[in-house]
Amino acid sequence: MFYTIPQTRPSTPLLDKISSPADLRELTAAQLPDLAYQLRAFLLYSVGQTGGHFGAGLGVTELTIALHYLLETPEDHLIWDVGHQSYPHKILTGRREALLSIRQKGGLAPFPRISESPYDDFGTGHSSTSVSAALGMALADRLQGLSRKTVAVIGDGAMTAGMAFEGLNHAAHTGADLLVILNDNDMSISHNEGGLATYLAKNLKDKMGATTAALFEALDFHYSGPVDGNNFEQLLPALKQALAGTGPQFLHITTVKGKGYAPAEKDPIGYHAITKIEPIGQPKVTKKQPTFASVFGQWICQQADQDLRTVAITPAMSEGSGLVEFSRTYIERYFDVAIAEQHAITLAAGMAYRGLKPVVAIYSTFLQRGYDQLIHDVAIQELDILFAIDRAGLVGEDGATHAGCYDISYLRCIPDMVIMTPSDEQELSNLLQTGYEYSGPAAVRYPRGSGRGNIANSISALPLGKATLLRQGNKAAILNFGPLLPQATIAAEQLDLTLVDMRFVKPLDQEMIDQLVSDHPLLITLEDHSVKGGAGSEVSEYLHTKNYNNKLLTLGIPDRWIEHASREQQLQECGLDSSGIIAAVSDIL
Ligand SMILES: Cc1ncc(C[n+]2csc(CCOP(=O)(O)OP(=O)(O)O)c2C)c(N)n1
Ligand SMILES: CC(=O)[C@@H](O)[C@H](O)COP(=O)(O)O
Ligand SMILES: [Mg+2]
Repeated sequence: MFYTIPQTRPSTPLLDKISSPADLRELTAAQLPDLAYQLRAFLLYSVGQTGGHFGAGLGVTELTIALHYLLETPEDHLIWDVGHQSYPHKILTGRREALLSIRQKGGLAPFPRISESPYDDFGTGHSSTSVSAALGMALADRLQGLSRKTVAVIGDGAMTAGMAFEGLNHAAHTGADLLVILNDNDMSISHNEGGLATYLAKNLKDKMGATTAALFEALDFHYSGPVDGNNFEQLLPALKQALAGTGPQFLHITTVKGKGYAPAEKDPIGYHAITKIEPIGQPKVTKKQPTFASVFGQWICQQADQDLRTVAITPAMSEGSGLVEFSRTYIERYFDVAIAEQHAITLAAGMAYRGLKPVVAIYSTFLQRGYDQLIHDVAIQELDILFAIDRAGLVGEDGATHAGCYDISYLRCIPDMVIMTPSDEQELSNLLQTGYEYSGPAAVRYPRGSGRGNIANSISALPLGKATLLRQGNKAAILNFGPLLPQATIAAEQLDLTLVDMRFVKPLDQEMIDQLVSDHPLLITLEDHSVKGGAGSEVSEYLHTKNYNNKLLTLGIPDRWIEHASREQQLQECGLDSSGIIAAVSDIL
């Protein structure tokens, strides 16, 4: 057991000999516990240096070793659901040294990635895709006459999503050779919610493996388990047997999230992911600024205080969305629906229909999962729901899978949808209030992290579709949509430009644009969103409809994948820092 995160590289002689799973297969089974110890030591050291996902990898250390020991990877297929637990897998598959670069610009990807290694069979990041992807691979192999093993490792949290059950349901029908391993650590990021989690936990407590088997056997899987997945003596024979079976196999293992590092075992929520450990002797970082998420958290608590109809819904992202305080204070009005974005949205629709005022707190990237529900169950039915869309725009180290770059594009085509882009924390509170008071579907999108730090003293709804002129300048006007206002301000001051905080993508402040076009030959739209179909496109369409001939420069995230890096580096790469904006505008001026 470790009690501290080593800040100097630990000695790992056995691990150092493993350059690929082929080396691992040279070891005797008796050497594997030693290897697991060294792997954990290195993992602790490495994540301490870089920050990143923490508890999940520690929990699957034995499983990762056992899988590569018994499978013939990379010929056999191994798919890690979500992929946040794949650090030990990266270490054992030739990326030990590179792990010290994970999540950094130019370094290893935060999750498995097909282009990074032949051992990464499927790119992940979003959850609950592993069973479907694995089944697809198993069926493709069968049709091509190939005999390869296919294994999907899925957590109990990821198993709560409908998509996982869609895959299980279909697998039974095909009879494909597929092994699904349920890594049951009784945790999602938060405590795992819902009937399935309770069922698994209860059956384990009562040692009723047979009851759990019934659930998966009903889906025509051959069930084995539960076995202790942190114990090689139980894990290796169970895994060997499951791999030898034909047709859909299901192995249920139990593990401890954060296994081997005492503080993480005790606080798996706090240790889901960590920031990098500052070297001893570094000055302590001064008081942290409130994040946009925490401002949302405060706003919704205030709202719930005043309005008994307020309910909050989160698909398993309570901590990240700033809902912890709400969940404790308004227990009855708080709904963590587990990883179930589609359900979260239609649940909100049902609640709104029956007179509640649901606020769905959801990351932009995960809202992609609930798009049909948004159109069919909310918008067409004209239901009154507020979407608090966090992690909108570039999110930094989690990279392209988690970037929230598309929500404006996919929301603005929905009739009557209000879309708001606060430029700072104060505006966030005011626009949340605006969306809450609007009768119909409304979305407020805001980024990861903190903004300018100006918190609202009092909160009031803003007039719908009204922008605000911040600076009168010459020749060109920046139409700012969202949190890049500080960068826009620097550019506007340096180049003497007009600056408008647009606040609303929809309804767009057409009157403001009508005024600007007369004395600004160049308009510049600025957004932390893809340039394809974003706020710039909304403005462009309006200019076109009115036959305005002004030049339009649309600044936003370019039409390519933006890799993991810090958010600042990503903004710079996209030309969305102040010097990038100044250069782009100067070019045209
Ligand atoms: C579609 C989707 N929704 C939400 C998330 C955020 N998320 C990442 S890991 C995680 C918890 C997963 O729990 P589990 O599968 O049990 O893995 P564990 O961390 O317990 O090992 C969540 C909610 C996600 N990655 N994808
Ligand atoms: C793997 C995953 O989807 C989450 O753990 C995600 O990395 C959380 O992101 P935030 O740190 O922005 O909450
Ligand atoms: Mg879990």
